[in-house]
Amino acid sequence: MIIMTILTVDHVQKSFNGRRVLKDISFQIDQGEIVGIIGQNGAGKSTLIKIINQLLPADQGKITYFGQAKIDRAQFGVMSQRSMVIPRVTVAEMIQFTQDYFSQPLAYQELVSLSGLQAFQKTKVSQLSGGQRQRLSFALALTGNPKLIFLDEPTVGMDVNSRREFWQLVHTLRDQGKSFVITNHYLQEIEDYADRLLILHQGLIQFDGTMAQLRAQHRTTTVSFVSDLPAEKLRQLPGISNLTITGTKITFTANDMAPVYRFIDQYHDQIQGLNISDDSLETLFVQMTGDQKEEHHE
Ligand SMILES: Nc1ncnc2c1ncn2[C@@H]1O[C@H](COP(=O)(O)OP(=O)(O)OP(=O)(O)O)[C@@H](O)[C@H]1O
Repeated sequence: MIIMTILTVDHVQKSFNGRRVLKDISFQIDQGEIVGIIGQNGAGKSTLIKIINQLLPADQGKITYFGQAKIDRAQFGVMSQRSMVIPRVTVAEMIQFTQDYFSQPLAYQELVSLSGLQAFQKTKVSQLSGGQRQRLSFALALTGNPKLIFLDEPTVGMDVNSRREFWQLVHTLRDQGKSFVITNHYLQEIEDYADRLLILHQGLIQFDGTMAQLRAQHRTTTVSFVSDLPAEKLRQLPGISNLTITGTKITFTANDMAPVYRFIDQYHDQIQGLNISDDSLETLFVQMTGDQKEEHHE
């Protein structure tokens, strides 16, 4: 199968009041992938997504959409916290209004079923719960049958089951060839469900690849156990970082496990609940971005 490139971002730069928020951003999004863009507050994620959607001009660089400079808006859907929903209309009316906007919208029944709001078609949008409203926003983002959908914190307000169903749906749509760009502060969801990660930090894409590639680059392991060994003993362990001691719960990161195994062997009778795991995206992200302060005006 030939994979189609949906979007190419080529050396994009953007400053606000002389402050360079995006210094030099390049990447592409292909058909049928879920890409998570992560970055600290203020890293420039929303700015980048606005530039891609031509809601904000770039200072430098260019973006091509299916190889063209012009964007066909029907091919791109956006679901954001600020998605336009009119509180006084019903779910059915909201979906129908949105369908009217597009020349070839998805069918009404399909949109109702995608949102899981079959039982709420006559309910006023203002009376939906936070999670139901999110699901409606998702269906509205899909109304024009876009190829790429931007999801901004899509599962905020959803309960555990709704989250699972939501991600299953995203994966089904991905398997049908749609692509998703997700910004999310719940890094665990990005780790679990995205195919690829872009880490935006200090105006640059610091990493572009899969979770497995990120782990291979860092080769660190998180170790935790319960023990009342004195803190000084733990601090002597070579090659460990991020040591946290909360009561008797000890957690640290190791990039060489050999001394850790020797230590565990030596104190095995004082160590319980040992857990050794690959680092989570959250841990790797904090390592990559945590100790540097946000940049100031240049
Ligand atoms: N219209 C604007 N005028 C001036 N500065 C802006 C404007 N929009 C964004 N900024 C600044 O650009 C930086 C990046 O903002 P942006 O909203 O893109 O970050 P973000 O990564 O989406 O953050 P968050 O995770 O908090 O949503 C911030 O320092 C912000 O204050």
